[in-house]
Amino acid sequence: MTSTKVNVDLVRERAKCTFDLKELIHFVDGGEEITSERKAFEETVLAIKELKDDIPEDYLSHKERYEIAVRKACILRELRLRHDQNKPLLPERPTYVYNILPATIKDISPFYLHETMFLATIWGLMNDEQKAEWLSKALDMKVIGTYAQTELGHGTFLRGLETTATYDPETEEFILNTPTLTAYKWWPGGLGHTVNHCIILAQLYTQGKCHGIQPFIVQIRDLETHIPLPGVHVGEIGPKMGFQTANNGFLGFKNFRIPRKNMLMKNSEVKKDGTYVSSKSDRLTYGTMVVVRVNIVNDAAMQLSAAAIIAVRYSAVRHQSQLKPNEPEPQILDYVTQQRKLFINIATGHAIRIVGRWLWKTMLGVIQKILEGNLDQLPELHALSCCLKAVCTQDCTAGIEQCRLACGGHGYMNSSNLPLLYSHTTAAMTYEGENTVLLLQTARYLLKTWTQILEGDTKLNPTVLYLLNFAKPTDYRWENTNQGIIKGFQAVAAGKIKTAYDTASKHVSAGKSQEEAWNLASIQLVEASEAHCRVIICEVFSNEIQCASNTLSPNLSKVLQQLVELYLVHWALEKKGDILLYSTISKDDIPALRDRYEELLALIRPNAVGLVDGFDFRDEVLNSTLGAYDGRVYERLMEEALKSPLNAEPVNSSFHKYIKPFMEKAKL
Ligand SMILES: CCCCCCCCCCCCCCCCCC(=O)SCCNC(=O)CCNC(=O)[C@H](O)C(C)(C)COP(=O)(O)OP(=O)(O)OC[C@H]1O[C@@H](n2cnc3c(N)ncnc32)[C@H](O)[C@@H]1OP(=O)(O)O
Ligand SMILES: Cc1cc2nc3c(=O)[nH]c(=O)nc-3n(C[C@H](O)[C@H](O)[C@H](O)COP(=O)(O)OP(=O)(O)OC[C@H]3O[C@@H](n4cnc5c(N)ncnc54)[C@H](O)[C@@H]3O)c2cc1C
Repeated sequence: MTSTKVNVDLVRERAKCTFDLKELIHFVDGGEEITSERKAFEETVLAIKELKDDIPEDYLSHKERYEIAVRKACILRELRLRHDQNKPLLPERPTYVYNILPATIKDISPFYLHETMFLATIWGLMNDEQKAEWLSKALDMKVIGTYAQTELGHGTFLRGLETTATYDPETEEFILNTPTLTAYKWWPGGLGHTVNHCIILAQLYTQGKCHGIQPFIVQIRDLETHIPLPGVHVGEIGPKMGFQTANNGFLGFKNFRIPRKNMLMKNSEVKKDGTYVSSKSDRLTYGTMVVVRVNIVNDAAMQLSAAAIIAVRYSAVRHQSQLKPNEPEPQILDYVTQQRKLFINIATGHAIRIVGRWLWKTMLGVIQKILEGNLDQLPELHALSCCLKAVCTQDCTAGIEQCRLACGGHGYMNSSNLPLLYSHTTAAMTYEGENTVLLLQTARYLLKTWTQILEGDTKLNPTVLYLLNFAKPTDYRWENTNQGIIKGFQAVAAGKIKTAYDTASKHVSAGKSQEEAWNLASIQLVEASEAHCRVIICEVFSNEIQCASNTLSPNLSKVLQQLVELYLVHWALEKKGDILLYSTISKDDIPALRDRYEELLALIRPNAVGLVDGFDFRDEVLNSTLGAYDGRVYERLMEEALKSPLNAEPVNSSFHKYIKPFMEKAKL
């Protein structure tokens, strides 16, 4: 970061910043100590020369990319083992160690599923005896695993999974089978050629009865030779939109036997004689997914923040067109339409990170209660994690695309890193529960809550308590303030929940079954769920910044408050139709909102570069020609272009082979 080499526009922008950058960085990390720890970890990782590349991945084959990713994943895993020694598996806050992946593996680690879902399932769904056998082996990579749930025919509808595990009391074994093509496991990360074990979700059959899906730990490859075991058909599913190095795989079984003790028995059990003992709640089998959904909210925030840094720095460096005749071309960051595209994504990066940490903390509290045998808060956590995973990945994906568009043609270059970031967040809209399906899960909870309210029950869970205020006519008045806007969103959510409830009830009254009525009302249900989620994001973001302001300096606090207000006003304008329909706002209030929005853009403009610097992503992590700290955009674009293998020779052989003969033929 030598200032002499930094682009002059960026130097000027940084000089304008009104707050202390270090203070913002510590705030983003969650404290000065965490910043130092993170930076030390980054230094250690980035000093390893075996993690650096000469050739950009884009020019490598699928196989080469995978092999390099595995080599790097081994180095990173070893580092992580040292770094995380004595740290709990579920730390107090989401870990920053994955943020280094874009600087090293670039795409997804083939060990990602091992480090997340495999370990989390062992931790969460094995009984103590099983944990003693498996957890340290998995942590030390003596066994490497993945989470194999999805099948070719079913990802969403878990009750429809077809893989079977049939208990044989004679040998005290389960026999695994893949009865149809659609029963093949399909998608699990690392499954193709990396892992030797899997958590398999299969329909449990014992004593002639099916007991629904249960998790099993299954060895699929020999630990010495890595050859698939007899009865196992495993491979990789091929190239995708992104995730090229994730090694997603397929897997089928033919009469494959595993010992009884390989069923994960923390919740349900199969006794030696085949007797099935059911769990307190069959939903506990889905526990790993809840943890991972919560984590995805945090990943999405990081990815959007990266995109915002790239697009804002580029917009400070890029000059185009004319604002005033006979004046130099302005920075594109000075166009108000550009500010509209970018500043909301800075605000959203903060909002989602903050909500993600709040959700993480909430989840740890619920897990603690579950460990004590109290499942009361699980439905609320499930409803929250579903809608937040869906809305946050949706907003971040849209935000990254907006950042890409804000970079014009250069945003379309892979070297900008925006396409890769997009490919990751858009995948997150599908994996770990397809977003529409998850929104419908939350809607199910909201409709139950609404029924409770109609029945006069006022004992609601904290995140839906606001609905009570809107169940009867109220005297609330719209106000163009943060709290007023949040109340407006609450009115929208309550109004949409009521409308969806009434629609479903109307269909039932007309003779439809509950299920048909649900499907007929499902567009409204999804919208109600999104509106409820917006209330949660707005409330948590606003409250947490308000609380933090007590300890932050006035300058930083002021800028963060501006971001909160921008977020609220942006969404009020985006959803003005809904607000006009469901709250007490009048159309005469809208121009004031619009004026305030434009004022906020102008207020944030001088701090735009400072704000994205505050996310504190190293150049290696951003991995972008457009977003580097020094703003040498054009030099980097040219340097990267020159790495194309096509530029290694002045004339490509295809000219002599095809073009020249073709031209000659055309002459005749
Ligand atoms: C620069 C930045 C750098 C950042 C670096 C970042 C690096 C990023 C790396 C990314 C790597 C990504 C790895 C990818 C991992 C993907 C792994 C997967 O997809 S794995 C595969 C993931 N696959 C999926 O996610 C599958 C999605 N499907 C499902 O989860 C379920 O089948 C279902 C929920 C849709 C329905 O299930 P069904 O059995 O039909 O249930 P019903 O509907 O009939 O509801 C019955 C009752 O149960 C209740 N309940 C339900 N669930 C839960 C729960 N979890 N808990 C509690 N309760 C739950 C429900 O509320 C209801 O309650 P009530 O009303 O009766 O009281
Ligand atoms: C990059 C990536 C990594 C993955 N990694 C893993 C992994 O490691 N392990 C693993 O087990 N799986 C993994 N998956 C699979 C993933 O979890 C599933 O793809 C996901 O759960 C969606 O299921 P599906 O593909 O069956 O979609 P579908 O359910 O077939 O969805 C298709 C459409 O149908 C709609 N739909 C389906 N059901 C309903 C309904 N009830 N109501 C309304 N609409 C509905 C959906 O909204 C969607 O529009 C991964 C997927 C991806 C893309």
